[in-house]
Amino acid sequence: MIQPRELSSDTSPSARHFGRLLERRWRDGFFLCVGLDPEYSQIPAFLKQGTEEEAVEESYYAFCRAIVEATAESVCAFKPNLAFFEQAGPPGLKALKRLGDYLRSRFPEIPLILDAKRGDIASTNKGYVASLFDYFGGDAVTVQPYLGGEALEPYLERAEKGVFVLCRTSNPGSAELQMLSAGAEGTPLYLKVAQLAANDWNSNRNVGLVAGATYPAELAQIRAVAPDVPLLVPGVGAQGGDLEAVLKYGRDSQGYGLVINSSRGIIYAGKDENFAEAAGVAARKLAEEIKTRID
Ligand SMILES: O=C(O)c1cc(=O)[nH]c(=O)n1[C@@H]1O[C@H](COP(=O)(O)O)[C@@H](O)[C@H]1O
Repeated sequence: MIQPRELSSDTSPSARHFGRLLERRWRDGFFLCVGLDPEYSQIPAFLKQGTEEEAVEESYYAFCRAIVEATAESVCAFKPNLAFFEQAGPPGLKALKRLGDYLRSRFPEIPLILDAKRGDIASTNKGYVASLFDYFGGDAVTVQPYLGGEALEPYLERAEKGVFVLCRTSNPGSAELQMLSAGAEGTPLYLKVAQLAANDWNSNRNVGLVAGATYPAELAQIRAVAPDVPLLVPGVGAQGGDLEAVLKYGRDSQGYGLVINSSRGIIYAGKDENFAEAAGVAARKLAEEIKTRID
């Protein structure tokens, strides 16, 4: 478990602490993370005004902002995936920056996880850190572990930020590398990653792991070797993951520890003028389902 500390009333970016924000949301009973993965073709037409460039920036921003407003009461975190913003070029990135600024000022109690799945040599990772934490204002990021803990140091040394390391991902082909034997005892690679990340890489107590809801048996194994790190669990909803098993096997030693993501299942719950209202209903329903099973 990320160590609880006194919450500060100062909400400036430098005063924010991912672990404390998340802990507070868990204690208030929130475990759902809404993934903000906007596709231009799926954004309702009435949000697309002006020239194409204006329409992209404004509609991305207005769409995500409306989803945030409709679902904030149900979530422990929001998780924009950068791919969806990057694919739109500068207007998409401007929208992401505005969204982060808006979230921090309007909902300062809710942490922002930037799903970027970054990872490079350490000197290059410094650039990603400057971008994701300092420019876009993320409270946490997703990173891949292939270059090792030394390379991840620029993220890890930011004790106030969360670093979610990909461990057992939700996609169908994830076993190809993640299930390879990584040691004399036949420990699979994903468990080796879990052990390293939760211990050797976690001197600032700011590491989390990504474990897909589509592989609940492995999620249970991860929890066994990493009893107290936050698990970011995508794969419920559109990917058909097993929510019940996630809640049964994924909680930490205090009964918290889960950041359960749903993106498409929430943001595209409705169409046209009613999209935000429908997203709010879908988020409330899923959050309630989680809460009922956790209590
Ligand atoms: O890191 C992630 O969030 C992630 C890891 C993983 O193993 N699987 C996975 O689906 N994700 C992300 O979680 C989101 C899932 O979206 P939905 O399937 O629409 O709920 C997408 O943004 C994915 O990129």
